[in-house]
Amino acid sequence: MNKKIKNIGLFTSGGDSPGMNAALYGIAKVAEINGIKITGILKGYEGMINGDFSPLKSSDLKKMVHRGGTLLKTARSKRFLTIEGRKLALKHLQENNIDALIAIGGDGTFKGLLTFSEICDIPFIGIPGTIDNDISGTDYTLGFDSAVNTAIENIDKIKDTAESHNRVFIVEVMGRDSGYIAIHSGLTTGADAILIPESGKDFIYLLDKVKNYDSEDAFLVVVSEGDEIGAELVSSKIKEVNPNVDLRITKLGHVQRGGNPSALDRMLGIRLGVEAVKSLLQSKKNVMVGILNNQLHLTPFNEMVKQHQVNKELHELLELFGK
Ligand SMILES: Nc1ncnc2c1ncn2[C@@H]1O[C@H](COP(=O)(O)OP(=O)(O)O)[C@@H](O)[C@H]1O
Ligand SMILES: O=P(O)(O)OC[C@H]1O[C@](O)(COP(=O)(O)O)[C@@H](O)[C@@H]1O
Repeated sequence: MNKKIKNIGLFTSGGDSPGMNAALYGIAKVAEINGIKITGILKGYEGMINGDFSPLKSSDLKKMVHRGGTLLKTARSKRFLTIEGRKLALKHLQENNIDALIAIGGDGTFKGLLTFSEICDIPFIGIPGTIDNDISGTDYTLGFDSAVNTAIENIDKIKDTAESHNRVFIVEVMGRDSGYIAIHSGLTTGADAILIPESGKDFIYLLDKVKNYDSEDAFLVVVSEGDEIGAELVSSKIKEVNPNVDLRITKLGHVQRGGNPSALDRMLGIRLGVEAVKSLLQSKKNVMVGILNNQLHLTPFNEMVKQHQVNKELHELLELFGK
């Protein structure tokens, strides 16, 4: 075991996701047991650039394990995209004697670490935290399960009113370029159509179905947000083929990012957090800790990619239930 690590810097970056605090707790707990100091860096790369560092204790994080959001706050940082920003971040890491970094974020955050590794040679470990579930090297990202549960809870309520009025309802869920939330929440609420950014066929199925829709029942469409689809576009296409429909749109928006993490996300956070510290103690660097087939798994940052495809089985389900 490598005992040289004395002070791990921790930060959360990109969109927050339920389960981030549980991961921070897991990290702090196992670090303390191994006599390693933990330093929190506020607001992701922005805090690193601003020198916003403060010590963390597992006793503080224990109180946050059930809470959504992130105790460390998070941000997207334009300055970190510049070499000047990254040099400033490096200076502050050195001044604070940080000898390893654990980042919780999405693929953008890990790309940032990869770029940072050109000038900073301390070990980095990543934990996948995004509600979008669009990172390879892990079956689930932190926050996805909670976000889907929030979406389902709300869609169930929309169904009650949709069915009472025999209305067409379009519910837009998050995932700029990822359909995982839409597929999971759409299938499990019995949606009549599910539209995701990764597929083109689902539009054809929707229009085929809706052109014969006779307002004798509710018609539920779950669609991912995004430039190429989104609720407005779907609404105008439906009206083109069936102009008389009584249609309403609900955008679930940021409500999907908040709330207490599900049991699954809390456990995932703790497991990934503990494994991140263990990986550092085993001299691992520049890897993301994930879960594949319920086993902990490490993926090098340079092999980790944003997933632009949902897996084959989900695609088949989408086709089956889209018809
Ligand atoms: N190629 C890159 N080089 C340096 N920093 C990057 C790069 N890509 C992303 N980042 C940093 O990572 C931050 C988080 O990325 P973002 O895509 O917003 O969220 P996420 O990590 O959730 O995907 C960005 O705001 C930026 O500061
Ligand atoms: O909070 P913002 O900046 O409006 O971002 C919204 C986006 O963040 C997400 O919730 C999560 O994105 P990341 O976790 O990849 O940053 C997307 O689903 C959504 O499109």
